[in-house]
Amino acid sequence: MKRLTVAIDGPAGAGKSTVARRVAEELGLLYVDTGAMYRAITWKALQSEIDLSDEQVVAAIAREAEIVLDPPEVLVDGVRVTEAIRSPEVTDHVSMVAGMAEVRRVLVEKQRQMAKDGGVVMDGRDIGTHVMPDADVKVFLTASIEERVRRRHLEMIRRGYASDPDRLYQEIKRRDEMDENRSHSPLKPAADAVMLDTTGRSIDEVVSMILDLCRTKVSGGE
Ligand SMILES: Nc1ncnc2c1ncn2[C@@H]1O[C@H](COP(=O)(O)OP(=O)(O)OP(=O)(O)O)[C@@H](O)[C@H]1O
Ligand SMILES: Nc1ccn([C@@H]2O[C@H](COP(=O)(O)O)[C@@H](O)[C@H]2O)c(=O)n1
Repeated sequence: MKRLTVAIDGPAGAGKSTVARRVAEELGLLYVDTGAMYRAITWKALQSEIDLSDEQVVAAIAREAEIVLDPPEVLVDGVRVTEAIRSPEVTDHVSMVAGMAEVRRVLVEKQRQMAKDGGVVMDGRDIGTHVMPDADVKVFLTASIEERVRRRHLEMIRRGYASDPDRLYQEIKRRDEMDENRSHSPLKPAADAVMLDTTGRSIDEVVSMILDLCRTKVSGGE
């Protein structure tokens, strides 16, 4: 029997990867961070010093790259890039790369391959709408932009980086706009997704709400 599939989408900084990883751990499922895959291709393209606006060249990089997700580690062609893919340089370019149709086609194919036997919690921007349209549980996580900036700012300080909330605000707003307005599988909730505003809710609370949705699904309820 195909095992549970859980799709978690939403805008930047809503808490997707934090809660998706926890839900996967609790349920003993595979966790797939699709944002890390777009970041990995962006990192490799930047390393290769190619013209990042050349879609054919970036697509060739996406086709050839071997991406390994071994949470929390991320490897590209055997190189550990876990922290490097979160750099401001990668963050500034990733949504442009993610807007390229052929890059998306290549990565969506890899993502569907990972999900083919079920037993997966996948987070991203187009999981419930496009990558796993038949997912058993679909959640669209949101939070106000002020809350998302505050969380990211605290995280940067915690990780020992300098952080400017105004710059974070502009970065998150720009990335959301690019993700919402691209022509291929833009960021939007699936029609059958459960909308979950996490503003003012703790991580534990959000994880527990998603686990409830999963358990209800497994026990045959709506
Ligand atoms: N409910 C919550 N309450 C407080 N902080 C949270 C909550 N959920 C997540 N966080 C914190 O917010 C920050 C952003 O979370 P996370 O990286 O999971 O978001 P994301 O949606 O995956 O972002 P991105 O799409 O940009 O990768 C992290 O520091 C995380 O610990
Ligand atoms: N399914 C996805 C996942 C991500 N993206 C793009 O990648 C960027 C980085 O994602 P993070 O979750 O790591 O912040 C994101 O801003 C999107 O541009 C995507 O398009 N589809």
